[in-house]
Amino acid sequence: MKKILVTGANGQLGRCIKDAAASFPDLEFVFVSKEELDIENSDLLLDFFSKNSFTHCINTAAYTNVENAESEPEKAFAINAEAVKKVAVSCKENDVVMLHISTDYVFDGKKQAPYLETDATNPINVYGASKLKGEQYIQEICDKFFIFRTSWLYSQYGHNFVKTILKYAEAEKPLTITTEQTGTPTNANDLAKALLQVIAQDSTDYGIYHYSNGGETTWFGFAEEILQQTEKLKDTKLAKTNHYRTFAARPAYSVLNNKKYLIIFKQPLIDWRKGVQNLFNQYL
Ligand SMILES: NC(=O)C1=CN([C@@H]2O[C@H](COP(=O)(O)OP(=O)(O)OC[C@H]3O[C@@H](n4cnc5c(N)ncnc54)[C@H](OP(=O)(O)O)[C@@H]3O)[C@@H](O)[C@H]2O)C=CC1
Ligand SMILES: Cc1cn([C@H]2C[C@H](O)[C@@H](COP(=O)(O)OP(=O)(O)O[C@H]3O[C@@H](C)C(=O)[C@@H](O)[C@H]3O)O2)c(=O)[nH]c1=O
Repeated sequence: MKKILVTGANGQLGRCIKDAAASFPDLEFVFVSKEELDIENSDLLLDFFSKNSFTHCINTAAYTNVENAESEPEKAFAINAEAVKKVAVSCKENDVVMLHISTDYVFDGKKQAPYLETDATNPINVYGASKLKGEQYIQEICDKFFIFRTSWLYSQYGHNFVKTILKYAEAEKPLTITTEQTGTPTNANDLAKALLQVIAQDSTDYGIYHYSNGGETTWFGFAEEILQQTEKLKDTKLAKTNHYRTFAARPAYSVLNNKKYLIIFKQPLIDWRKGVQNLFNQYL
């Protein structure tokens, strides 16, 4: 029986994994929130791992506020790099397979074709740099790891772009959304199922993988699709901008090439528009 520890379980992806777990009755799960297991605390981590015999750990715990990371880099690095190192050490010492989530923001966005796992990284904001450092620690420490880089996650849970757009639209605020970045919105429920599928398949094809929904769009295109999904918000004023001011720089192009994932795991990928439609049909 595989026994899986899921950290950061009250976050967006953690909660999607909890929902997806119902479709994997052969897998046993232990879900821990930040309050139950703070991954910055190595004593707690080592104690927790030694008292349980996990086969896998999915680390969804992270610092994900891209804007605030610019003014509190210590906190971003403490969670996304140093704490990830502690989880990696616990996995290594207990022979646990580590599954970790990283981001399209490890790239600088200067490429004009979908990024491969082998492309050079060069983060342009603090969040991306902290996530890259976390990736590097895992590769140094663990032999048995999967790092899934994904992009533009949204779901029925937590803070995400879909929630932001709906909140503004419901408050009848006009929306001005940028066309400066191109990427791929990814339904976190799809990522959750993909991660559990990798475990269920008993895969030992360890390494870095790119995983997103299919296709590409801008944040403006994403907002348009979100509003099209709700009849009552169809009159929301939505305008384009090519200069939306933010604290953090974001990669102009961060589409991920998913071919490696498709070849190795042979699981279907759905188009990003279908991912948005599924969210509204199934959860909202
Ligand atoms: N959201 C996105 O668009 C994308 C996310 N990713 C990556 O996917 C993963 C999941 O993201 P997502 O679920 O959206 O993020 P969330 O911010 O929704 O969830 C992260 C969770 O981790 C918790 N956490 C923070 N610090 C600690 C800690 N020290 N110990 C334990 N738990 C902690 C947070 O708690 P609290 O909120 O109380 O601090 C939160 O519940 C992350 O690794 C993220 O970098 C990658 C690409 C896109
Ligand atoms: C709220 C708002 C944002 N924007 C812009 C700002 C930014 O360029 C873009 C997206 O803004 P957000 O802050 O919602 O998204 P952001 O926090 O950049 O999302 C990122 O989160 C991290 C965790 C990741 O790993 C990435 O893959 C990505 O999903 O939209 C507008 O143009 N208009 C608006 O009204």
